[in-house]
This record gives sequence, C-alpha cells and structure tokens, in this order.
Amino acid sequence: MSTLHAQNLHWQVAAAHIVQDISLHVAQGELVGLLGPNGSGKSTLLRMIYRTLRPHSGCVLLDEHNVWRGSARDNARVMAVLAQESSSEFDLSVRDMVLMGRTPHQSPFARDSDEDFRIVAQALERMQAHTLSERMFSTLSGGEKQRVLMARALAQQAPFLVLDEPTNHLDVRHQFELMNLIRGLGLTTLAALHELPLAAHYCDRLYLLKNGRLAAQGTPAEVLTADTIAQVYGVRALVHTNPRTGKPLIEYLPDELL
Ligand SMILES: Nc1ncnc2c1ncn2[C@@H]1O[C@H](COP(=O)(O)OP(=O)(O)OP(=O)(O)O)[C@@H](O)[C@H]1O
Repeated sequence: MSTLHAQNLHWQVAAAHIVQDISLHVAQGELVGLLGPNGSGKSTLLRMIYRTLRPHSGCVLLDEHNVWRGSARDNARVMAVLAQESSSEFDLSVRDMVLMGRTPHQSPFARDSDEDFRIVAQALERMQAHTLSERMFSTLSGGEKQRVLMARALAQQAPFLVLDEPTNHLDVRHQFELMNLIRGLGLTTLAALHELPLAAHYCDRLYLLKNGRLAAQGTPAEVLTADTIAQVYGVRALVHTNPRTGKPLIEYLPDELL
C-alpha cells in the first residue's frame, strides 16, 4: 500500500505566503499531476512532501505515517524523489550516481552487492542510459542527466514517487517515453509538470496552483478548461476532446495572450 495525504500545508518566508493551506491526496497507484505557472509554489509544496522543507503548518501522511516523524532513511525506502535542482555538483560516474539510489536499502558501511549492481543496470537500461554508465555525471547533456536521475529514483524501488518536472530537458519523444514508463510502473506518483498536454493525456487527476493556492482540482477534463487556462496562465486556448481517448486536447492561441 502507498497512499499520500498532505493536509493543510503552509510555508511562508517573511510576509510572503508561498504555499497556503494546501491539501491533496494521491491514492494507491494513481498518477497525479501538480500544475501551475512559474513561481506558483509547486516545488515548495513537493519539497515539504519529500521531507526537505519543513512545513510551517500542516502534515504529510504516507500510509498514515507522518513523513516528518520517521528518519530520512526510513522515508527514502518508501519515497523516491526526482528533484528539480540539478545535482551537477556531484562529481560521480553515472553508475555511482544511480547506486546512490540503493543506499536506503543497505546497512551502514555495507558494500554494494551484486543485487545492487543488477538493479542499477536494469534501471539504467529502462531509462536507455546504460551506454552512459562509465561517463562522469557532470559531463552529460541536460536530457541525459535527467534520465540518469530518473534511473536513480527507479533503483530506489520505492512504492511512492515524487517527480519535480521529470520531463525537464527531454525532447518530445523522450517526454512520451518517460511518461509511458511512469504510467507503466503503476506506482503511486505525484509529478509537477509544465506541459499541459502531457498532464491531460497521462494523469488520473490534477491539482492546479496559482500564487500558492489551489485554483482547481479534478480530472484533466475538469481542470483543463479554456477558462481555467486563461485565468491561471493568461493564455487563450481551445480545448477539444481527443476522439480516441476522450481526454482534453489543448490548442494554444499564442497570438491572443491575455
Ligand atoms: N527560500 C525562499 N526565499 C524566498 N522566496 C522563495 C524561497 N523559496 C521559494 N521562494 C519563492 O516562492 C515562489 C514559489 O517557488 P517554487 O519554486 O515553489 O515555484 P514553482 O511553482 O516550482 O516554479 P517553477 O515552475 O518556476 O519551477 C517563488 O516566487 C520563489 O521565488
């Protein structure tokens, strides 16, 4: 089981309320998208959920356990994270970078086992990054780095995934491949996304932030309406229904910015 309940999360800096009283849940096996314009609070909210930024109020429950009460190590066994901040400061080979995903499963000072190496190789293969194993992480392109960081999250073998802009830096084909892979994993997943068409096609439900508050929540068809896109993003769009999937198809009208 893996179900997330974030309740009344709030974070502020000085007088600025960056995340205001947000509650959300992700049911077992659901892929839930977190949307919102730049600076709307997506990363701040995710960092409270993945135990990097302590909420000023509210709580985060994963299967009824408060993630802020247990140890970071216990948490890493149940929650894998692809964070937005680049880890380019790590001067590690790609293999060692992905091996870091195994740390929560190893006893202190234990050496990497054959099983760890097998899991790492499999994760790299899944992300089509196995040919990069010997390279230094810092020398990779943006998209290659992103795929390696995703491989590290997969190697962690946690039932709950938190992904902050997983398709960042990826070309359109790799975006679809990654989203297909995430869907296929069947894990409980919360992902911040910028591409509304990807969110419309892949997510079960969406939460849309504006200025640190929830502007809309529901299925893609409920959230991604032309009115809501106009109000939250200031962009005019036509929203059609994909005749094959029944999901929203978004056509932007960039000459009619609001
Ligand atoms: N430590 C901090 N001090 C001051 N302001 C902060 C701090 N952390 C976040 N902010 C501000 O809070 C707002 C929300 O930031 P956040 O990174 O959560 O947005 P986001 O929705 O993830 O944006 P993006 O789509 O650009 O990644 C921004 O205006 C940011 O500058």
